[in-house]
Amino acid sequence: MTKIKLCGNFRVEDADLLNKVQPDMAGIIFAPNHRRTVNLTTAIKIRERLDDSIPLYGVFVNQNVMDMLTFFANGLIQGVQLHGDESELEVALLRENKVPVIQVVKPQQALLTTAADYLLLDNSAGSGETFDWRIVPPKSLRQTPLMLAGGLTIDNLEDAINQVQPEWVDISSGSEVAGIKNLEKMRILVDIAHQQTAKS
Ligand SMILES: O=C(O)c1ccccc1N[C@@H]1O[C@H](COP(=O)(O)O)[C@@H](O)[C@H]1O
Repeated sequence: MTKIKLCGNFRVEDADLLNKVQPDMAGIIFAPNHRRTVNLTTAIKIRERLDDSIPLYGVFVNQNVMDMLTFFANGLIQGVQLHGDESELEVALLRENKVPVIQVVKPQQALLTTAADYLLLDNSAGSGETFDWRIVPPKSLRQTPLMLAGGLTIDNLEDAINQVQPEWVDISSGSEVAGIKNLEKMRILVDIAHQQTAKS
């Protein structure tokens, strides 16, 4: 089984869809000026409506670590995704405060030494673009659990899992139709990930 994070939830009712399909993690975008950016009020409502069993991660791009710590301490988020050029110092500060961290790196950097809990490989930020999965180093060399992101869809997810053998996949655009979360696609994505044991 490969674990799955469904990201870019920006409507309060997206929490209802997530509860129906039960991904292993959900994400909301706190980075400003993106199509899926949520304000604090919406974020609170999504967390309130989301099943307690589904951890909600906040996606940040070069933002204030103190805000992340406050959101975490208040139970609004259960972890952070650092999607910019955040330093290892910031990762260490978050980890010292027990905040689970997903650090986003370029696809070639899957072997980076980090204090983060997960390394997420992505070439863009929620744009639905894939990259050449052949450049990802083999699982046997990797030390940190890997999350694969970038343009994953119901049509390529199985291939991606077999080729890259990630512990997790993370999907935003591929779970939408016309920019809105789609229950059917979300269900298929979760089913594919959970049925898929990467062939080694
Ligand atoms: O989804 C966004 O709008 C977003 C904005 C800013 C930073 C990251 C964002 N999303 C992350 O991008 C990847 C890939 O998404 P996609 O499936 O290709 O659309 C994923 O990690 C999202 O969490």
